[in-house]
Order: sequence, then C-alpha cells, then structure tokens
Amino acid sequence: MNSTLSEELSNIKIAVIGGSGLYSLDGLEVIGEVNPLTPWGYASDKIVVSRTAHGTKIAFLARHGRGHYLNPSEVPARANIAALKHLGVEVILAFSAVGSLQEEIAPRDFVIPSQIIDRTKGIRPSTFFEKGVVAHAMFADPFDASLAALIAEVSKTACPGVKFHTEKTLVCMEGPQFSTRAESKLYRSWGCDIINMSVLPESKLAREAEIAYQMICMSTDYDCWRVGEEAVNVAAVIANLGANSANAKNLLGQLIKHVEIGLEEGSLKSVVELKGSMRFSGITDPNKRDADQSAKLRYILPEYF
Ligand SMILES: CSC[C@H]1O[C@H](OP(=O)(O)O)[C@H](O)[C@@H]1O
Ligand SMILES: Nc1ncnc2[nH]cnc12
Repeated sequence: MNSTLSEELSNIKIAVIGGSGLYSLDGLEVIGEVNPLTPWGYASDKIVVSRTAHGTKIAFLARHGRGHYLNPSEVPARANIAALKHLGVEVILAFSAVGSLQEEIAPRDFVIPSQIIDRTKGIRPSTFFEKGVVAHAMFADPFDASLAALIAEVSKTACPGVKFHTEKTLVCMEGPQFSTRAESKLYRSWGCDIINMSVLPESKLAREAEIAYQMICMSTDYDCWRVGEEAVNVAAVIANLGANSANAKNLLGQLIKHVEIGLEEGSLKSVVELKGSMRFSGITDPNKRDADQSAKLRYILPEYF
C-alpha cells in the first residue's frame, strides 16, 4: 500500500454495516479495502472504502461477511466496531432484515427503532471493558436520536414509495433458529414491534467506542405470531431482500451527504454529545487498571488509555 492510499483509507467518518441481503454498496468509486488486525481479532470481512459522487468517504462492512458465512452469534462484533473506530468512524448506519411483530409493519416497510429488548443468551462477547478495566456506558437510549430524525426526514424524498415507521421497539433474539409461536406472541405482549438477531452487542459496542449508531430495519416477514399463517422461513425472507436492499441503496444515496454536512456543521446534537461520554463511564482506579487491557483499549479510545 503506498502512503497516498493509506491516507485515503483513514479518517473515514461514516460507516455502513450491511446485514442480510446488503453485502455491498453500488455505484460508488471504490478507493480500496482494509482488513486491520484489531486487539479483538479480524472483522467479519474486508472493509470496503468508497467515495460518493459528492466526495464523501464511506466504509462498508458486511456483518455476516460477503457470502453470508457468519451466523448472528458468530459475528465478531468487537473486531467490527474496533476496526471501524480505528479508521476514524464517528457514525454507523447499520442495516438489518427484521421480522414484524405488528400488523401495521408490512414486509418491505422500513423501521427506525428507538428501543431494544435483549433476548440474546450471553454467549456473545458484549463489552470492551473487562479483565481489569471496568466501565458502564449509558444505554437507556440505545440509538442515536439525531440520526433517527435525519433518516426519517431524508426518507421522504429518497424513498417516497417506502413506508417508514419510527420510535419502535426491537427485540434481539439469539438464533440462528427462528422463534416459536409462543415466543413471538410473548414479544408482542411485551410491546415489541420488530425482531432480529443482530442489533446486540453491535449497538452496545458502538456506544462504548463513542460511535453514534442507528439501525435501519427492513421488514421481511411477519415472524410466526399470525394465526393460521405459515411461519417465517429463509425463502420468505429472501423474497423481500432484493427490494429492501434496492431501497436501502436509494436511501443512502441521499442520506450520506446529509450526515456529512451534519458532522461538519456539528448540527447532529446527539452525535456531538456522545463524544467524551466514556471519559465519565470508567470506574476502575487508573492506578489499578490492567496494563494489557489498557493497551487494547487504546486502539479504540486513545484519549483515555
Ligand atoms: C436471514 S433471516 C435472519 C437473519 O437476518 C437478519 O440479519 P441482519 O440483521 O444481519 O440483516 C437477522 O438479524 C438474522 O441474522
Ligand atoms: N422473523 C425473524 N426473526 C428474527 N430475525 C429475523 N430477520 C428477518 N426476519 C426475522
């Protein structure tokens, strides 16, 4: 890699994480690919760095790898978030295929969630802060409100044919098997609106790395709560992935330039407020911090370790 290229491949402020069906971004000038070895291993796949027509640099990462070879429990979320942070990323727009738990959210609708319920099983490493360096990040509002508002606004012109739902609750299950009908009904009784297997620990780790994170959910099915209806299966999901992925690319076509302007102007309030938040979340006495763990943390938060 020559020095010009490595400069090109750093200081990238905006990242897109693609989920099921969204394995690349089209129509952008690809500048290169990076695959850094982080203290938490390698990311799901090489990170593709591109430039939009407006000159904005974008990092793209396929959550399950290009070809979808990682199941949701196997996604190396710490390496993914660490690698993006190391590239300079301040904002992540994360896409996900979700099941709908509510009648009004139809397949191919888009949902901007504001809350999460955790039904993962504790088998996914979910923090950077362990083994001698303890911190407790705030997570009451797991997504970024400024990005959510911007996405809702931009969607009106970027995807006029797509119905967008906002302020919804996303339940994250372990998988990889889909839910039982009893579980699906339970989640509805809890007030959940959509379900996936991917938002955790990705969103928690982004928060710990001080990266503003918003998931954009794309409905593919009604899970299995509807009486007398066939339960969700991969074929039903795949049937809607193509249309959803095309709509996601249309949305990004306009969204990215607005995010860049927001970052430049400092007008994305919650994105600005996130910076510095981990400074006050650490609880371990600096004199008692484990040296090896501190060295790992320097990779993502060099200001504090
Ligand atoms: C292919 S159906 C289940 C699978 O799809 C979603 O993936 P992603 O969130 O990465 O789009 C869901 O979370 C499951 O991993
Ligand atoms: N019904 C469902 N449950 C969990 N994850 C999903 N992703 C897409 N549909 C899903």
